Amino acid sequence: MKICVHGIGYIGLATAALFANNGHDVVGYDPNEKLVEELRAGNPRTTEDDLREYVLDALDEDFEPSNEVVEADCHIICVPTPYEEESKRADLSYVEMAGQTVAEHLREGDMVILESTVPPGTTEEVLAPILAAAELTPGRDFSLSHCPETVLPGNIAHELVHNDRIIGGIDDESTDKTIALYDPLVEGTIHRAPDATTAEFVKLSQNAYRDVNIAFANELARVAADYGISSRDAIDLANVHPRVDILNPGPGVGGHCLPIDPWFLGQFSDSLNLIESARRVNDGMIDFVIELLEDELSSLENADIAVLGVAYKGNVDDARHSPGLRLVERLTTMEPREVGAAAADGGQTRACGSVRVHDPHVESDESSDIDIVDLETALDGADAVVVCAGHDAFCDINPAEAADLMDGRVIVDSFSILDAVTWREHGFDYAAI
Ligand SMILES: NC(=O)C1=CN([C@@H]2O[C@H](COP(=O)(O)OP(=O)(O)OC[C@H]3O[C@@H](n4cnc5c(N)ncnc54)[C@H](O)[C@@H]3O)[C@@H](O)[C@H]2O)C=CC1
Ligand SMILES: CC(=O)N[C@@H]1[C@@H](OP(=O)(O)OP(=O)(O)OC[C@H]2O[C@@H](n3ccc(=O)[nH]c3=O)[C@H](O)[C@@H]2O)O[C@H](C(=O)O)[C@@H](O)[C@@H]1O
Repeated sequence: MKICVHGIGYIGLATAALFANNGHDVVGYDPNEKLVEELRAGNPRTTEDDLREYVLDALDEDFEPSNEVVEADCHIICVPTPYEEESKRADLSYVEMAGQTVAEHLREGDMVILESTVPPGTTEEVLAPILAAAELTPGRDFSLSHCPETVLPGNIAHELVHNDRIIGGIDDESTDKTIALYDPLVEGTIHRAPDATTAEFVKLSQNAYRDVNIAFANELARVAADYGISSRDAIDLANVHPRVDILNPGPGVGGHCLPIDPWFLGQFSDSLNLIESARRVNDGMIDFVIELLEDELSSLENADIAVLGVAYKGNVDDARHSPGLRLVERLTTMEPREVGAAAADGGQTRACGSVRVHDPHVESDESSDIDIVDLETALDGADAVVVCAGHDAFCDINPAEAADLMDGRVIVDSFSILDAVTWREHGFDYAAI
């Protein structure tokens, strides 16, 4: 089948490769000329080795990256769906633009599949009317379905094939055709949703579920600190119960999915309550990190802080909406507290001296003000270190070498990944979440 994938970023690239590696003739359309050029030169933008191999195999088959859209039997839309920070609403402009492009190339009998994560109702109420501009009737003249993507970044090549999938079309025939397309490609089970809106709702519910469960662990971490006990020890022991499985606390939830998708559920509903509170709990964990720092340093004023890790989670290079970036922003923009408030809590102010950032996976880029430096530069003269991403590489940092470089001896390990005993043996005040 001739397939045109619209948007060959992280998800679209893997999806295009999935179809090309299974005998389909695939054009990957993306308006980003540099991205297409790099792919054509055999240089996929990924740090995941198995995804790289998978894409290179596809390029040897029938996968053609392109800046031009083509007519195809099937159009799969994998464009971004960011959210507007202020309103917490989905920015559907990319989906709308992709819909307009598809409409210009749509023929009777074609299939259209939306993979992007969207608020419930988007396929039927936003995309279908745009496609109808082709003077074809959705359902009768072409099929239209939502097939949400659930791969875990870092493990995409495996999960792309092995995860179960939920597919919901705007009518039964659309669902049938979409299931028939994916079924031979995936090892996971394909589940039929009653309609496209349910499929959209299910995808968002899965991410909101994880966000709420992480918030529960994070709240426990703060409560445990009030009792002077380790939340990790308590959670490990709680999890011995056969029906308890608490997740890991940390500095908050990052990435461009978990902090965003719960809000999409509330786009056309006023009933978010627990889900909204969970968002606040998770975002508030950076305040807890700062409290831990303040407890260890007598004052943050003029303190030089090294932040290790601005990726949104361990061993990935993606820094979008990361706790590390939130921490850097807070530390660099905090104003000294009002004189009265400072006096009330012992005279401390919260302005800090300097913040230096190191992340072995993330590169400095022009779009952010953050300069990523090497480890030695970050630690040199620092009063305190905060580990804010669970990268394996941080476990190899030698505490003796860190102590030689630093002025102070404070470390806040927000993922509890370091060996506390060894760091304490080297004179560090070690605090963890
Ligand atoms: N990255 C992830 O882990 C997951 C992402 N998703 C969802 O998949 C969708 C895509 O996400 P990513 O691949 O991560 O985004 P991305 O930003 O990596 O890639 C999106 C691509 O779409 C291209 N694009 C923008 N406008 C376009 C248009 N009008 N036509 C064609 N291409 C266009 C961009 O140039 C970019 O290359 C989003 O809705 C996201 O929420 C779902 C599951 C996992
Ligand atoms: C329900 C679910 O597991 N969704 C996945 C999620 O991918 P993502 O990489 O965002 O998830 P993640 O590994 O839970 O990480 C998200 C954030 O949560 C934090 N995190 C995670 C687990 C935990 O116990 N504690 C914790 O603090 C991570 O450090 C990170 O900041 O969102 C993806 C998406 O929708 O883009 C989705 O495809 C993935 O399957």
